[in-house]
Amino acid sequence: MIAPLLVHSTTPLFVRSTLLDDLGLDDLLDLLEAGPAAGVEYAWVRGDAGAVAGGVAARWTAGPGDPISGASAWWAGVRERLEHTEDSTGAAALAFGSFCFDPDHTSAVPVLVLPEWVLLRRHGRTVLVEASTTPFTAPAATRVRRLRTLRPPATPSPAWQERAEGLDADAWADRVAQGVKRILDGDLEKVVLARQVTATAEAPVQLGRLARRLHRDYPRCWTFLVDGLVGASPEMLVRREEGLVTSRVLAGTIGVHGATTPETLAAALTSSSKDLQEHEYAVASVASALSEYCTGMNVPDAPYVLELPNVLHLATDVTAVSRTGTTVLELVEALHPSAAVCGTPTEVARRLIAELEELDRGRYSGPVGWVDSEGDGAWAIALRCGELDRDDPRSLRLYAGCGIVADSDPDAEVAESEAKLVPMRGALAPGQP
Ligand SMILES: C=C(O[C@H]1C=CC=C(C(=O)O)[C@@H]1O)C(=O)O
Repeated sequence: MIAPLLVHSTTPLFVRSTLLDDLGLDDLLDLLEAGPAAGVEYAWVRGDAGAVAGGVAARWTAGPGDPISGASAWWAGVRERLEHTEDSTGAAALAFGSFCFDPDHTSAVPVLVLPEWVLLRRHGRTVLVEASTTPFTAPAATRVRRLRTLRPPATPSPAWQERAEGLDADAWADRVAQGVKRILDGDLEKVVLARQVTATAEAPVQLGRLARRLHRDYPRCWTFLVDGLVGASPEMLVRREEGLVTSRVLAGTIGVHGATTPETLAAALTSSSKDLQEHEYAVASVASALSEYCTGMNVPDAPYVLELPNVLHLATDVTAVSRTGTTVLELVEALHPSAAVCGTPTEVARRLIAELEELDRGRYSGPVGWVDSEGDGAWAIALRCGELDRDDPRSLRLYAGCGIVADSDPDAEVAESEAKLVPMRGALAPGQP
């Protein structure tokens, strides 16, 4: 058989970056809320920094489940084609993406896109970064004026209903019990099992509004919107910033409920051997994957407690220095799937997930984030999220998963998965923001 010839485009991609003095975070959030219906299809926001973007200057053409390595190679080719205009501020070009959890068990298509425009807010400054296959003819101000005309949806968020997809909560609890049995049998040490529910609204889901609400309610999480995938993740798979690498590993959870104080919940979490064990597996998987690509790694001895409005997590922030030339996409490829979303050992857990979950996770629990032309970027794990049904814009698939170890109790895991669904259910609330 003759190997297919890979033809990489060598035509230039023009990049222009412009400093905008009069656009602040609220303007970006207004655009975020305008959402895909207004052409704002990509976003990444946390606290008072972030980016919103739209249009397509270049797109990785991927098939269902294509691996991250393909995206990495495509981006390397794109980087060579970038030509910054002379009047540019020098800001790097940015691509947004999201990858599948398990390339072998999905019909979902991963994404990596260099948008036509990105509004980037960082360190109190806003920059417009534009990319185009043809030289710019109109001034940046023309685009800014057009963006300023975009408005959030005028109609209230529609009412919606939920149904379990595949396994209902009881059937899923039974799968958790089967997972525990396999662990006790000695097949593996940890497996993360997820369940899915489908939210169907009376009118198309307003993804931008969901994203804005998620950012309002979960400002410490990374709110993302990439090609119909929207969520607010508390877990940073990997960030690379001028060679410094950080990863926030989460595993071990307690739901916030009733009148129990955060202090009491935190004490229960930090003394739970089941949660500590679950956490250790996740940290070990990240540390071992990073060690090949980094030096000077720092892994704290004990986790801290990350407090969110719906749950408390055991958290460990790993830091390291990336070897010269390693891009964030290569780190993402090395780290995914960590034991926070798959299990230990990875391959055994991945097979068990496919067997027990009866679910196509799609891009849920895969990496989601951005990479720039310097190879820097930030990629969260797509958790606490929903994916729009491409055939029905009124339907959103919501997911929640739980780490299972030998001591896990199926009913407690169902309760934990319910707590993890709270952010998306809250964001879907009908009515005005
Ligand atoms: C798989 C999910 O969460 C992971 C991340 C943090 C804590 C987890 C846990 O305690 O089970 C999970 O490993 C999810 O939210 O769907």
